[in-house]
Amino acid sequence: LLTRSTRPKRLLRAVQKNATRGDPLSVISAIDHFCRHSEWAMNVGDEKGSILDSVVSELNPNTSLELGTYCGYSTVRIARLLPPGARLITLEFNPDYAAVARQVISWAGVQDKVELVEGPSGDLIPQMKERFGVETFDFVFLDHWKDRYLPDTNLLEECGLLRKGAVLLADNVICPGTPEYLAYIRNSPRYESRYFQSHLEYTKVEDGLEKSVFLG
Ligand SMILES: Nc1ncnc2c1ncn2[C@@H]1O[C@H](Cn2cc(CNC(=O)c3cc([N+](=O)[O-])cc(O)c3O)nn2)[C@@H](O)[C@H]1O
Ligand SMILES: [Mg+2]
Repeated sequence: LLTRSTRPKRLLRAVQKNATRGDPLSVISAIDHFCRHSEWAMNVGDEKGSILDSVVSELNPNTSLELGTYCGYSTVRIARLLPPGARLITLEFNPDYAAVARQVISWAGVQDKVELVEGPSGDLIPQMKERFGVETFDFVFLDHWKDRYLPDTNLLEECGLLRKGAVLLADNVICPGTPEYLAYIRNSPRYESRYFQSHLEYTKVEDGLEKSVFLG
C-alpha cells in the first residue's frame, strides 16, 4: 500500500535533510524555512515563537503542558529552554501527527524532557494527577482546537492543576481567534492577562498570544 505523503511527513523529511541531530535550533530553523519557502503549516512560527521563548525563559517552569503537539515545533522550542529535571507533557489527538512529532522531538534531542501523550485533551487532563503524577502545572501552552481553549482551561481549574502564579499562554487569539476564551480570561478576577501583538505564522496577518497568570 503506498503510504500517502502528508504535509507533516514532508516537514519531517525537511528536518531530517536540513537539521543537525541533537541541535534543537537547527530543527526550529529547518521547519521555519520549510514553512516559508515550501509549504505553510500551522506551527506557532518564529515571530510568535520568540515571544513564547521569552515567557518560558522568564518562568523557568518545572512542569509544563502543551495542548496540540502537531509536528512538535513548539514542543522543541519549549523543551530546549527547560532546566535539567523539568518536564513538558504534550497532548496530541491525531496519531499520524503524533508519530511525526515524536521523530521531530528526538531529532532535536529533547526527548528526555518531553512526554507526548496521544488522545483528546478533554479526556487526558483529568488523568494528569493519578496517571502522570502531576501535582500542578507551572506553564500551559494552548495551541489546539480553538473551541477547546475555554473548556480545557475550566478543566485545569476544576482538577486543581494550576498553581498560584501559573502562566497560560494561548496562540491564535486573533486568527483564527478564540473569542469565548478571551472574554472569559480577560474578565475573570482569577487571572491577570496581557496581549502580545504579533502576526499569524509566516504571514503579515495580525495575530497574537494572550498571556494569563492564574491568581489562585
Ligand atoms: N482537543 C485536542 N486534544 C489533543 N489534540 C488536539 C486537540 N485539538 C486539536 N488537537 C491537535 O492539535 C494539532 C494541530 N491542530 C491545531 C488545530 C487548531 N489550530 C489551528 O487550527 C490553527 C490554525 C491556524 N490557521 O488556520 O491559520 C493557525 C494556527 O496557529 C493554528 O493553531 N487543529 N489541529 C492537530 O494535530 C490536532 O490533532
Ligand atoms: Mg496555533
